[in-house]
Amino acid sequence: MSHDPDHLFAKPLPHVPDFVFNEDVVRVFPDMIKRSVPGYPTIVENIGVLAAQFAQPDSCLYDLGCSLGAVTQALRRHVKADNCRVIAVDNSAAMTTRCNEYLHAQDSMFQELLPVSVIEADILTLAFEPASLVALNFTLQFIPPEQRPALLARIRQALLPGGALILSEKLRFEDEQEHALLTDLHIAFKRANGYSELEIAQKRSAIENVMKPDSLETHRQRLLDAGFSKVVPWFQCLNFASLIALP
Ligand SMILES: Nc1ncnc2c1ncn2[C@@H]1O[C@H](C[S@+](CC[C@H]([NH3+])C(=O)[O-])CC(=O)[O-])[C@@H](O)[C@H]1O
Ligand SMILES: O=C(O)C(=O)Cc1ccccc1
Repeated sequence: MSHDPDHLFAKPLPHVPDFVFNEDVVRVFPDMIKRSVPGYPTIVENIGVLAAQFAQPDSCLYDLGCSLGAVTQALRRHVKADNCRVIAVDNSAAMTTRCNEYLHAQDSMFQELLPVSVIEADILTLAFEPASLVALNFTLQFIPPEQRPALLARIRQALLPGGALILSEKLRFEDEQEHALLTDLHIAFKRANGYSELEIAQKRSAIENVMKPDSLETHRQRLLDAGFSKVVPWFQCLNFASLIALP
């Protein structure tokens, strides 16, 4: 289980292909996400803390777009409710394979962890069981925008009273000046974490066709339209935020 430093975009590429969650990305993913997403470690750990407040006995906790299972591990560290299980889902086989290895390592280090199933599946077609907590930690932004409302409505349908959806996303800003400032500050964050101008530029063109951030206003209205009753932002660092949506 090696995790390497992220140099995926360090050399000039004649053509920058669209970003995909393949084996090359899996190898560097922990380093990449920590150096690219301001607040990521804080968000992941605190999803565990928040989840402990919403988790209901005898229910499922979903980690949708689980990648290597960072959120699943946080859920297993914090949630104490009886008879809960975690369902971690990702449609990248490279991710789920490595995610299982990390979770087995967690199993061997701690006792009485919540049981977890890692499923290789598309969250757009997965049937959800009754859930008290659903985490979409930087996953919705990779779902085609026209599919987002139906996915959120299905999550809302699966949520039990007293449960919650935790939605973390990169944000776009409707005010042009605010958007430009926070984008520049995010680039400064990446530079401070050792990425070169070339790495930053090539990564930007790799993700621009596959990752489509929305504004906070769009998120809020779409969640309300999907049947959520309340949307509460609990974290923002630069242009990355996390929201609690209540059923
Ligand atoms: N339709 C889909 N079905 C299932 N998985 C999908 C789909 N589309 C994309 N994914 C998966 O969603 C994940 C998004 S990364 C999440 C980080 C993680 N949550 C973390 O807290 O470390 C975010 C990022 O890299 O910025 C990838 O693993 C995709 O394969
Ligand atoms: O790198 C970026 O600019 C991002 O917005 C976040 C990101 C992190 C990891 C994979 C894809 C996108």
